[in-house]
Amino acid sequence: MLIQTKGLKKTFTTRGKSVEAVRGVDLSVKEGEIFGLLGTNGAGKTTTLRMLATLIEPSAGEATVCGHDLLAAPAKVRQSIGYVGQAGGTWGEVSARAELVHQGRLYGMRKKDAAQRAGEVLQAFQLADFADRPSKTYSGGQRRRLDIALGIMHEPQLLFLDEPTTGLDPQSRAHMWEEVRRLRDWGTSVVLTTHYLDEADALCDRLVIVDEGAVVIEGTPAQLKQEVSGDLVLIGVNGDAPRAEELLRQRSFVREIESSEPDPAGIVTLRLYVDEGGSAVPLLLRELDAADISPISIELHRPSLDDVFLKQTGRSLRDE
Ligand SMILES: Nc1ncnc2c1ncn2[C@@H]1O[C@H](COP(=O)(O)OP(=O)(O)OP(=O)(O)O)[C@@H](O)[C@H]1O
Repeated sequence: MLIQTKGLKKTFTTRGKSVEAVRGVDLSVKEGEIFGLLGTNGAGKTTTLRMLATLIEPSAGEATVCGHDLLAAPAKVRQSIGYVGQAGGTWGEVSARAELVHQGRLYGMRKKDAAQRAGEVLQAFQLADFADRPSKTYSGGQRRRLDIALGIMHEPQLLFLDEPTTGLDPQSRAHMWEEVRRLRDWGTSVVLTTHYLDEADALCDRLVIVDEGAVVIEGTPAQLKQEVSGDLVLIGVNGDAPRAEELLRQRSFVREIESSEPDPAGIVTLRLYVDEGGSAVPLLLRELDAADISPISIELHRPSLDDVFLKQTGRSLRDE
């Protein structure tokens, strides 16, 4: 395991008031994966990330990061990781190349090596064309790519990204997802936070949903969605609805079946909750065909991560 935490906690005390930002988080992150912490604002994602990146000390609990004990050997952890905070850093007079070389030097690289690595990183993140312009002239997406380039200058084994695409337009977000996938392909593991459902779904190999300082569920996006209720199949039938319902109810892979009132054209929609829609649809069609029932329509719906979030926390992430 690249990261293993047990009972990680953080309580902030300001002016006599204390906030339990993280209430005991257990995480296991594997080497080579993109791992996500999904949650609303204030859920404790950033605090968790900052603890794992040695930026703040946990109030309780233990963790190993890249094979090093977080509390006993924070300097070793720091050498193995990169950390990119939330957007909003300074956009200065300094060029991307100069920032990268400076970063490399901070990590103990020799001037020549830092310059060479900066050149490679600028190419990789498509920053080379304007590498010598002051970074204040960059677009939001370009600045964010530079932030990540800075985070990987010293070739860390693991990169922490706090909300990598917040504030970016859809095209820059898609672009950023590509960059993050490429990091994984190069062998850098990535742990990121997000409050975007689509980002967690599209980008993460595995994720946890964090709510009120605790992990509520963990798994691959597909597993989490499976957890909700399996898939939903909608079948429109005309006239034969009671018979179709009776017939399909008996199939073992149908967890639940409900039927709508007939619409003005007399079509009844049967809602079937099944374990796995892809394999259920052909079986359902065969079953109906054998009983001489011809459906008018058939649709397959997959639950979204928002359905998972709703089930686990009682709130919708879309409402936030
Ligand atoms: N330095 C601090 N002092 C006091 N309270 C803090 C501090 N940092 C965070 N908190 C509180 O801890 C809780 C969790 O914050 P955290 O930033 O970890 O959440 P988050 O899930 O990352 O949300 P966001 O996406 O808004 O950063 C919040 O209630 C926040 O106000």
